[in-house]
Amino acid sequence: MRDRSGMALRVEADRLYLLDQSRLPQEQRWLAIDDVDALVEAIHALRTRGAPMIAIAAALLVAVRAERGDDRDALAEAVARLRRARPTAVNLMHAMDALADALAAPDWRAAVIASAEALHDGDRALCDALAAHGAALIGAGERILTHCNTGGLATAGIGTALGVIRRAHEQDKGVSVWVDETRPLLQGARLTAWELGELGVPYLLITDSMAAGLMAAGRVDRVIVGADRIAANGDVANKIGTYGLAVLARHHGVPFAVAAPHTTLDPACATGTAIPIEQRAAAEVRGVTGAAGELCWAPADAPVDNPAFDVTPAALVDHWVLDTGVFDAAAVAAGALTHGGAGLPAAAPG
Ligand SMILES: CSC[C@H]1O[C@H](OP(=O)(O)O)[C@H](O)[C@@H]1O
Repeated sequence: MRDRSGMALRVEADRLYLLDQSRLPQEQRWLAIDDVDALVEAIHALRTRGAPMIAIAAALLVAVRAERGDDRDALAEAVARLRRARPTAVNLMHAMDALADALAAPDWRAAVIASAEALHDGDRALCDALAAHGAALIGAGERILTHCNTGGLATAGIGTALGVIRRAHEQDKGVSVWVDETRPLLQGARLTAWELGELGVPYLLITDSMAAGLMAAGRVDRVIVGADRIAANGDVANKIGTYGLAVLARHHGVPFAVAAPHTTLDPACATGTAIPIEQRAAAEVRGVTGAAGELCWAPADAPVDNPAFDVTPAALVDHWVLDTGVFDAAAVAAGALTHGGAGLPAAAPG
């Protein structure tokens, strides 16, 4: 298997390495991931995260195990376990289904490796394509608000929503970014702020609660977010807090876009009500584990509700920015995100 590298993932001499995103930005620690247990733990703990990234990491681990001689039954078990590692981002299920198909081939070992490599290489291309489509939407000097992290840490390429912003910046459109900190795990404050700083994109870090006042003051020109799963009717599951942004954006007349590769589309989900929402540990809400140790500020036994995602109805989305083009509400209502629709290539899984 060819060596490969990216911002948060490497394969060297048939060994998978992942950048531990739970330690960023204070510490850049690479983890050698040699088996399914290690990757499932890394996905659960969001050491590796982002809808495309967890799919690609899972696929490349199975390919590494195939390269190391695991038999077909062991690989099939690995695919099944990894498919269940997180319930909301559909990219993971699509990737594992593709590898399960490869395992059914006569030359299954080579087919698994080729399928995983194609997923990794393909995601880079999907990011570039959707960034080009999305950047065309962006006007000069726009102040763009984004949520969570959707850049090179969350994908194999330049990212989804953050890829659009990066491309607009590279086109000298003079954009600036409001970065939602994104409670409870602070993917925005820790990861998006770090990525934009590295790229030299002007940004201001804000608390999630500040978005409303900024839109009321007319200081937000557009909202662009990522997605973990997009239903056939255009409903979008994304990081918790996204739905609130969509309501605010619609109330204040701010265009709201979702950026995602077509591998995030799930035509098997008719609407967002069918999308499983991951529930996460109470401790994440009660306090933040910082580099200096536990900083818990809530009562240790405070009852908590901690859904990792919410669903934004299609009625609140103005643009779906995909690698296959930009689609508005009329196109989505006409079936653009379903099998055979303009947004979903015929060969795409799901
Ligand atoms: C391009 S990443 C899409 C999506 O994944 C993130 O979730 P998590 O950090 O829990 O993996 C977030 O919802 C992003 O918008």
